[in-house]
Amino acid sequence: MMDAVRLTARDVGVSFGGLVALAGIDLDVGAGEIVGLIGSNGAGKSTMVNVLSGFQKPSRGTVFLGDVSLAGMPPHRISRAGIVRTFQSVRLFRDLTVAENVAAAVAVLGKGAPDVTELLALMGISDLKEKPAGSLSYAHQRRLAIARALGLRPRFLLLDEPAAGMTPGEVEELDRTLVALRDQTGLGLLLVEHNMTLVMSVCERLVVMDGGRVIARGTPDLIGQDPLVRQAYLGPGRERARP
Ligand SMILES: Nc1ncnc2c1ncn2[C@@H]1O[C@H](COP(=O)(O)OP(=O)(O)OP(=O)(O)O)[C@@H](O)[C@H]1O
Repeated sequence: MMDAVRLTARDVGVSFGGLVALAGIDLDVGAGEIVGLIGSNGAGKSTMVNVLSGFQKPSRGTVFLGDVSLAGMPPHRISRAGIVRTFQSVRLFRDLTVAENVAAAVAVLGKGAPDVTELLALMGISDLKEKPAGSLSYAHQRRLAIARALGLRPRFLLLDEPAAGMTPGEVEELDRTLVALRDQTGLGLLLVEHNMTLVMSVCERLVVMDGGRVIARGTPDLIGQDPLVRQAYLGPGRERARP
């Protein structure tokens, strides 16, 4: 079982020239928790994931793992510390097999690394292990990307739009997989996602961003009823689409 270290961001700000992408964000993810980070295009979600994973240096504020500040740490040190992310665009070795892709990720840790077979089983892609990664369906490639990330034995996994391009059936399967993953490993998940069906069903807590700020926080039920969120993000079209 994992210890109960939290991933915490305090007052994180990022500016690109004159554009304020993040205007002082506080964010918490606990061990074993699934938190959704949602918001309209350009809200700052990916920038926040980039800061949490060390790919973007904040202009102010700090990220902590437990009480250790991650300020100034490069991405590879942050991933060794236990914060691992996936990308919107899937990055795989397309000519290597599924198993080889995961083995390459596992090799980074060496001693104490997780077992490739177990990771494939966890992500439900065991029967694809001999297939070249480039031949997989988009949904399976996304699962493989998560298996690779798990190869680094994260305490916190940041998933940037894992359901993008998936069919409703594939999203439902991903939903079950993510919950099982959390239950079996105790890791904390931060999910950046536009698919509201997945977000509403899998997340225990949501953080809603708009224009580089947090405009709401709470359970999916509360957030779904928040007038500010409906106006800024869910919109009339999406409201109609909600069950
Ligand atoms: N490297 C960069 N240089 C300049 N501006 C950037 C850079 N990265 C992001 N931005 C800008 O920062 C703002 C936040 O972008 P970000 O990608 O974090 O939003 P997002 O919420 O992830 O959007 P999406 O849902 O479309 O992925 C946008 O206005 C974007 O154009």
